[in-house]
This record gives sequence, C-alpha cells and structure tokens, in this order.
Amino acid sequence: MKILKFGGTSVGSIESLKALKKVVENNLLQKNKIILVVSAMGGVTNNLLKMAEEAVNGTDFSLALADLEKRHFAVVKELVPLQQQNQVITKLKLYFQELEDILQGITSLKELSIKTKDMVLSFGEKSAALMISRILGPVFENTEFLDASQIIKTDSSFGNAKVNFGQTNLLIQDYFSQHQNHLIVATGFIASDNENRITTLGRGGSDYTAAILGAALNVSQIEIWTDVNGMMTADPRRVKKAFSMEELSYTEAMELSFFGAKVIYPPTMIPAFLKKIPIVIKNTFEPDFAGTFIKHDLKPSNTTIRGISSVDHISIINIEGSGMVGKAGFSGRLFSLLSREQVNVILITQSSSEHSITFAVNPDDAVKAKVLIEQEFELELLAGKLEPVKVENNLSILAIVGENMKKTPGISGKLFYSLGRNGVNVVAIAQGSSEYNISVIIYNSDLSKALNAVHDAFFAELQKTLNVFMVGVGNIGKELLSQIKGHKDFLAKNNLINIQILGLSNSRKMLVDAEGIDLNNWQQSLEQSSAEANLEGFINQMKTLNLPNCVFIDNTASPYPSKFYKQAFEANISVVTCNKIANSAEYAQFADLKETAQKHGVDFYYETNVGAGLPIIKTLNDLMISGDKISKIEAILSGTISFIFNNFKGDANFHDVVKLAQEKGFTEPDPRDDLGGVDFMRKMLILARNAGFALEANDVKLGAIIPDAAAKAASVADFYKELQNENKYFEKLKNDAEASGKVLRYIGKLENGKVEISLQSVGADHPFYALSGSDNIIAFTTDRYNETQMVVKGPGAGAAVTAAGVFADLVKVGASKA
Ligand SMILES: NC(=O)C1=CN([C@@H]2O[C@H](COP(=O)(O)OP(=O)(O)OC[C@H]3O[C@@H](n4cnc5c(N)ncnc54)[C@H](O)[C@@H]3O)[C@@H](O)[C@H]2O)C=CC1
Ligand SMILES: N[C@@H](CC=O)C(=O)O
Ligand code: NA
Repeated sequence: MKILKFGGTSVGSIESLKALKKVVENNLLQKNKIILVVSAMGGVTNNLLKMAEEAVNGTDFSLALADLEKRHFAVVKELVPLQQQNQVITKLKLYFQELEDILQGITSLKELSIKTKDMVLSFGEKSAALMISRILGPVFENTEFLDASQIIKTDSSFGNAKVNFGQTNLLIQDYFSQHQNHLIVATGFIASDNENRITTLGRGGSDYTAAILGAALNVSQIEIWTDVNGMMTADPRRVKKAFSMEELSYTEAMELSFFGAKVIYPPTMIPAFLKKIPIVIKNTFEPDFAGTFIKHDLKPSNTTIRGISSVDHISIINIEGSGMVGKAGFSGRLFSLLSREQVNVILITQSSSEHSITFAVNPDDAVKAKVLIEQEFELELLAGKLEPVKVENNLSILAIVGENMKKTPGISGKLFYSLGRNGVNVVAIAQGSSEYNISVIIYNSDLSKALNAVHDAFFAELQKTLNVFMVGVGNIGKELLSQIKGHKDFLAKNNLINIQILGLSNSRKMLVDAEGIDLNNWQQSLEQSSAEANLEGFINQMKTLNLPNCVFIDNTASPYPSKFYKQAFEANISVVTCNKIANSAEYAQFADLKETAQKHGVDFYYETNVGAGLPIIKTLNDLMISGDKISKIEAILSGTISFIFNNFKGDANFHDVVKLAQEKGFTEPDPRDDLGGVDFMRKMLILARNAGFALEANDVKLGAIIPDAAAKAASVADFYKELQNENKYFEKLKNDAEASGKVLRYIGKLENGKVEISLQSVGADHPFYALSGSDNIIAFTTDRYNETQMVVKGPGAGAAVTAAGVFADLVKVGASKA
C-alpha cells in the first residue's frame, strides 16, 4: 500500500487535476493499493486567511468568498461527471454556507482566535478532498472522501497541534480496516482535539498527515506529488546547473530543507522515518520522472556533498563584550529570551574566546530581537560589559550538506577556496559538530555567484563554466572565437570546462548577453547590437553580473582596456591577454597588476605577450619558481622581422615583403611597431620583468632596422611609401651580409640586468642563423642551464598560434581548483 499526497499546485487547476487523475489511473492499472491525501487548492489557504482578516476588520469578504466558490464550481463542472455535479455542488455549497456563517460570526465578535482560524482554514482541505473524491469516481467506483480531522486526534494547541498518536493510530487502523476496498481521498493538514474542535498541524501539515497515515498503516512508500522534479542540488532559480538528486538520506533532507528547500518540510515526515518508510518526491506534471527518494540504505555516492541550500534574506545580530567571557548563563539567558519572545534563530556562531555571539534571524525579527536584548542586558550595556548590539542586514546563508562530509578532510577548504577566489566575502561561519552541514553567511548580492561557484566546485562530474567577456575581435580575437567554437565540445567532454562568451566588443560595437552569445553568428549579433562600444560600460556590466569563474580577455592593441585590469582583479575576475601594453608600460603598473591579481586569488595570464603561443613566459616562470637564476637571455622575438629577413631574397622587394607579413597576420595592427622595434622592445621588457628586473622602457637600448624617415612616418600609408623609397638601403644591407656568408638577424639580449636589441649579421656558426618563416627563438642561460642553454623555438606570430596561446591561457584559468 502507498500513500500519495498531492500538494496545492497539484490540485490547484483543472489541468493539474487532470494530471492527478492520470497518476491515480496509472497506479490502479498497476494494481497498486493507494490512499490519497490532498491539500487545499493552491492559493486557497491564503485566501481563507485573508477572508478571516477581512471579517475581523469588518471589511466585505463576500467577493472573496464568491471567488472561492467559483473556483471550485468551475472544477466540478469540468471534471465531475454531469449526473453527479449537482450533488457535489450542493455539498460544497453547504461548506461555503457554514464558512460564511463563521466569517459573519468573526465580524460580529470582532475577534479572530487561532482556534477560529483553524476552523476557517479547514474548509480549503475539505472542499478539495470532497471534490477530488468525486472526480475520481469514474476511475474507481468505491472512492470515498475522508475528513481526516475525524481520525487524527491532537491536543488543543490550535495552529500547530500535537498529535495524540495512541488514539490516532487506533482510529486510523480501524477506519482503514473497514474501508479496505475503497479508494480514500483524505484531507491533509487538519485534525481535531478531544472536544472535536478542528485543529491544524502546522507547517507542512499535509505531508504530516501523509506520514501519520503511512506510519499507522505501515505502508511501503509515501509519495509527495508536487510541481518540481524532486529535490534539487541547489535553488534552480539561481543555479542553472542544479539537478535533481536521485536519493538522499533522511538527515540530509532535514539539513537541506532547514535552510530553504521548500519541497517538503522533513520534520513532518518523522513518523514515516521512524518506520523506515521511503519517501519519494514526484512531479505531478512529469509523472515519468523517477523522483527523489529519501530513505535508508543509500547507494554509495561519488560526491562529498549532497546539495547546497540557501536562505535569501537574513539579518545577523552580533553581541560582544567582556561581560560574556566565562559567564555560563549568558547564552542561556539570551536564547531563552529569544525563544520566549518567538524570535526564530536560524543559525548561531560563537567565537572560541567567548567574546562574541553572532546569530541569524529573519529580517522581520531583527529590530525586535535587538530591542529585546537591549532591555534584557540593560545593566551590562550601561556598565560597558557589552558593546552596543549590532544588526547587519542584506545577508544570505549558503550551506553545503551531505553525510559524506563527515570525517572527509578538505571539504571546508574547497568551499572557502571557491568562495574566496570568486571574491565572496564570508561574514560568519557555522558548522554543526555532526559535520553534515557547513553554513556561511554572505552578502545577498553575492548569493547567486557563490551558489554557482560552490556548485561547480563540488559537483566535479559536472562541467565548470567559464564566463568570458572579450574585447578585441580582430585578427586574433576572431580566430580565437573560431577556435573556441570548434573545440568547445571537446573541452566540455574531456576537461569538464564549459566556455560561455557573455560579452564581446570591438572599437565600434559591444554586446552583453547573460544567457551566452551564440558563436555560430556572433559577428552578426555584434554588428546588429544597438550598444555602441563603451569599455567602461562593458566592464561595469561584467562586474554587475557578478558571475563566478569570470574571465576578461583583451585581444586589442589598445592601451585603454589595460586601465581596467586592476578593477577586474578587484572584482575577482581573471584576465587573459595577448596585448602587451599593460605589462610594458611603467614598471609600477606591471608590479601592481601582478600583486592585485595575486591578492584576489585570480589569474593573470599573458603567455602570448612574448613569442605568441610558444611557451616562453611559462618556461621563464618555471625557471624562476624553481630557484634558477637567469644570467642571460638571447632572443629573436619578432615574427614579422624574422619573416621579412627570411623572405627578402632574390629579387624580392622589401616593401612587398613587409606588406606580405602584414597580410599574413604577423605584424601588429600598426606595422611601424614591428619595424620600428617597439614591439620587440616590449617583449624584452616583459621578459626582463618576469626574470626579476625592474626595468623601464627607456632602459632598453634599441637599435634601428629601418631608416628614421620610415620609422617615424606619420601614418601607415606614409610608412609604406617610405619603404618603397628605401628599397636600395635594404638591398645593400642584405647584399653586404650575403657577401660575407651571413644573414640579417634582429637580436635581443638581456645580460647583467641590461637589455639591448640590435640588427646583426650572423654567420652559419651562430645558433640563430638557421631560422625560417616567422620563427622566434629564445635561449636562456641560467645557473642550471649553463654549458648548454635552454632553447625554445618555433613560429612566433600569426593568428592561429597566437589565438591558440590565448585559448590555452583561458583553459588554464578553468583548470584552477575552484
Ligand atoms: N599578430 C600576432 O601574431 C600577435 C598579436 N598579438 C597581439 O594581439 C593583439 C591584437 O592584434 P590583432 O588582432 O592583430 O589586432 P586587430 O587590429 O586585428 O584587432 C584589434 C581588435 O581590437 C578592437 N579594439 C581596439 N581598441 C578597442 C577598444 N578601445 N575597445 C574595444 N575594442 C577595441 C578592434 O576593434 C579590433 O576588433 C595586439 O595587442 C597584438 O600585439 C600578440 C601576439 C602575436
Ligand atoms: N607582431 C608580432 C606578433 C607577436 O607578438 C611579431 O611580429 O612578432
Ligand atoms: Na608565448
């Protein structure tokens, strides 16, 4: 035998009642013996309460009452067989007449006691159960309505009555033994005291009815039919990746629902739990979904936590002062005061020095609690033994829950790492010694970010989402987006990293879409965006969305985006860039950016600043962190110039080769930066800084490659014109080198903390002689790589290799522990 309990949303409309009927039919088809427990139609309990209030205030409740009737009659007309409709409507009318009499009584007496409220509320359950029993008549002939208040007996604590189980169990067993061949549709929530006055069972009362009946009759299962797919790993309105739990223990259900989860209120399930009756949460609107099982004997779980619960709005009250230290009765006095005055304390933390107690309450109770405490501890406050009581608002609680957490080290580390890395400030912490729950109090504005970050961190079998905002969609940016698009599925499957592009900007337009930009037509979307490019606005939107695992990518050659890197770090957003400007401007800025990123625990990756995708920064960092000392770096770091010297052969024209380099995407957006040596200078400076030398740009001795007239040309067009004029100059350079069996190479050197870059002719004996294409080469001489240098060599420019380097940096951000 099973109990099927249907909540307000499952009985709230014609559609949902049709779905309920299907569920019942399916059960009967499978020859299941079932008992139904139903709540009032969704919203009816609140309407009844409102009517009672209207009645006591002397306001007219007749419209509301008429509405209530209409709602029920509409259902009857649609779902009860025609020949029985009058009979049901007559019965309902009797109920509503009785209700009206009571409401009128309330108006005359100008008094609304909890006792009367219980009576008013009972009409919601009674009307629903009566009506549903008749809807099910055609499905099962012996369908019977049960006013369960007749067999569930309680004390007289109206509003939240205590069940007298001895008497109740006997009455239940007796009733059901006499109705063995019936399909019973029972009211939830209501009961009666010894004098047969209606009582109610408090929060989650209909679930409680189901559990009481289930335990008394020793059923095999209790099903709670609602409008969601079981219990979710986190609030699905905030965490898109939240998923339904297959099963959880009773303790876990308790812990999870203590904060938040509204699906069931587990304390009401205790009678069922004590008898080890499994409880299943099912979805009336998706009956094929297996549901969430709350039971004993769970399968081994591969996650340490079961779920995350949260309370959106709380306030905390902090009391501190020397008056509390060593005072055994202090917290007793405090908490009995709060309990006596019905202030519900949601969470408590106390410092081990006993110097302070912090507790969380509903915001509505905060001021009341403060005043109560100030009255109770007036003397201590006057004597300065307690500091003024502090209230802090706009806070939330996030709690991770799971029985596997017990005695598993590293859980709190993971929790706090993911919060810290995402810039979530933890205001207070509580862990029960049961170790089933760690709760943190955070600012409400951080709750969504925190829930997503923690969900990503703990449900490792799910993908972690990187939320990416990108400026610069030119040569490199465009290629990067195409690489991401092509490799996204692979990363999601093999590395569990889901890359979402939420923001794009070029110098004209920008586009931010919190749902993610479709990479199949990002160009069109960006073009059609109504937002003009506005970097400050772009950054503000990125910060306001306050997302976890957020990354800002700068693929521009502009100095402007770098002005925002620090702000990004301060908002716990990582930065990945191929733009060299930030790291080659003043040393102080470079140092400050590195320090800020580190302080906020986020990443700052710029591998492509030197040698494009070649592992140069990484190699240098590895040498540095393992304690090696760089004595010399020699390098060719301009892909453009390499390409030019490797192709400026035979009758090639210098101007045309430079043009070709630009067409191939090797040059900077402004090729004067390459040919004038600035780009190389920036790279050497970035290397030197990463090798520990606090150099500025003007410390680099920069030798020229091209005559001044070309290097200083007023525009790119003028620059190319100048190159046409200088062909002879370059011919001579080349021929002179060739005459002595040498080639031209533009070489940078860092030695003894000094950097110089010069144009040299090198012979076949020089390690940099044999380079082809756009190759870069870098040779590190260090304490450990002394006799033979460590050399990295390969193509050091071009969209494909550069974008790949940026992409790898991005994935590295995703691969970090939180
Ligand atoms: N070409 C290569 O092989 C390598 C290039 N890089 C670096 O890559 C970066 C990009 O180079 P390219 O893609 O060739 O440049 P590009 O000129 O093709 O593209 C630059 C993009 O940035 C946008 N942009 C410029 N200023 C902006 C602003 N203030 N706000 C928003 N968007 C802005 C432009 O609209 C364009 O979409 C440069 O910093 C370059 O040094 C780094 C390593 C290798
Ligand atoms: N323009 C640069 C590209 C890499 O930074 C070069 O030519 O090396
Ligand atoms: Na590199």
